[in-house]
Amino acid sequence: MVERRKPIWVKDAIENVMKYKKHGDIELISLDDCDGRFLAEPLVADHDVPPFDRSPYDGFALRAKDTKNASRENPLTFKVIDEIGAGQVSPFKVGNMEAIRIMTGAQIPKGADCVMMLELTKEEKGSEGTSISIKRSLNEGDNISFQGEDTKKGSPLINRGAAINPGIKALLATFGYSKVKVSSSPFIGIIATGSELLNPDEDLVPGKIRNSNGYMIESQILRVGARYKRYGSISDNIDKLTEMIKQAIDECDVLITTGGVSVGDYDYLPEIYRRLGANLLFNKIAMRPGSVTSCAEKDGKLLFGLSGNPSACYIGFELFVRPYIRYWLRSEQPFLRIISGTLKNDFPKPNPFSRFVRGKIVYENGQVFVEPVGLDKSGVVTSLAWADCLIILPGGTRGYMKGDHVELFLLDDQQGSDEPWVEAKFSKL
Ligand SMILES: Nc1nc2c(c(=O)[nH]1)N[C@H]1C(S)=C(S)[C@@H](COP(=O)(O)OP(=O)(O)OC[C@H]3O[C@@H](n4cnc5c(N)ncnc54)[C@H](O)[C@@H]3O)O[C@H]1N2
Ligand code: MOO
Ligand SMILES: [Mg+2]
Repeated sequence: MVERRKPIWVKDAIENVMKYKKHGDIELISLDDCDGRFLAEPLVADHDVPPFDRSPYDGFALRAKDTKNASRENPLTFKVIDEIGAGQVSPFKVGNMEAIRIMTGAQIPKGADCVMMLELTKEEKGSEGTSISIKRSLNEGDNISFQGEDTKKGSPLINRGAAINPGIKALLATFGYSKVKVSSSPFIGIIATGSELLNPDEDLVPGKIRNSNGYMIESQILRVGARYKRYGSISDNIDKLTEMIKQAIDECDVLITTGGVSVGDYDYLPEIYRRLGANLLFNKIAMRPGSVTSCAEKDGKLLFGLSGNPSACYIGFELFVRPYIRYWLRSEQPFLRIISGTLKNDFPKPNPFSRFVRGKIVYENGQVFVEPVGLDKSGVVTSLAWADCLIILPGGTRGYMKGDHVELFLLDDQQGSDEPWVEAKFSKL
């Protein structure tokens, strides 16, 4: 008699996984090596930016009140008392009808309260030094970049757990982080199971296919910011597989297997979880594809049993493994980010359970549309290469039509969401 499994909601499966969430250690690394790593603590401005009032133009720093009567008919002359470039600070104070020649980025000298651009001045060099004439007035504060206008000391800038991108790296440099505290990434073992699996460098022979899931999962792991160890593909031999899994649990923080989780004669993962004395969190989820996605816990470590079907495997990773990893990396938004869009095509097949359809986002007239890509079967691999989102079609009795508003999980996203997706429960489990 084939075992009957009790499905659970996607939301509950995510919750069950996240019961075992933990933060990784903190590492101090060089700013040079921090790209793509994750901030272990929030980034707060520890000084004003800019740190002093400065000139945004090449020009002359002077006092606005001295320019009040300047006009085309009444040009006014100012004595130039000093010249400074960025990085220099003038020792002089700008006084009545005086100016200091100043370049972009230089600190505004004492006494001055505005800057006249070079193009609006006429310079004259005489025996008593240099002077400029101007034909228009300025107000106090004109053409000054004020201290703290970019950000003030104490302002929170970036959340803990954010993926370090070029902009964040610029901030780290701005605030003097030559060393950066980042979260250490979890080390994830990957075992592809199946006697039909060949390596990519092997020729096809009847009945066999190449192992694509192993490589796909490696790439998904790197995309979310973790590290992996490849244990290769193992044929469906329960003893060998059990040994390999034991070794991987010892060596890694998390284990991902692909294949062998359904009810077939050679689907050994359920029996292996029993042999290991692992605590089964779930082995059936009310979703398609990926309904047989399983997860077990052994000594606080999670063993994700992703489906062998490529699309089911991919989706199982994004929905359940991703948030676990992102939390480990201290993200405050570990879940998949969701946006709304409009369906471009009919999807008439009704589903009792939530369906996640591989989709591609199209922007038209400033609106987000989405179209399903490729064949919507869980064994399909090609559509994964074309998808940049998963179209969420909640379970129910009806299909979906062109023009329907739908939600989408973004796949190539670094921002994430602080809440997991929660399905509307149209049907009973
Ligand atoms: N009687 C039933 N049969 C099946 C059920 C069910 O409920 N009752 N569930 C189906 C669903 S849904 C899925 S999904 C699959 C899950 O299969 P397994 O996780 O047990 O995976 P396998 O049997 O090992 O392989 C399934 C399929 O995927 C191919 N595969 C496996 N590994 C890889 C890999 N590394 N790279 C590429 N492709 C891989 C494998 O060749 C099979 O075609 O079970 C259904 N059956
Ligand atoms: O888990 Mo299967 O992928 O539902 O098709
Ligand atoms: Mg199977």
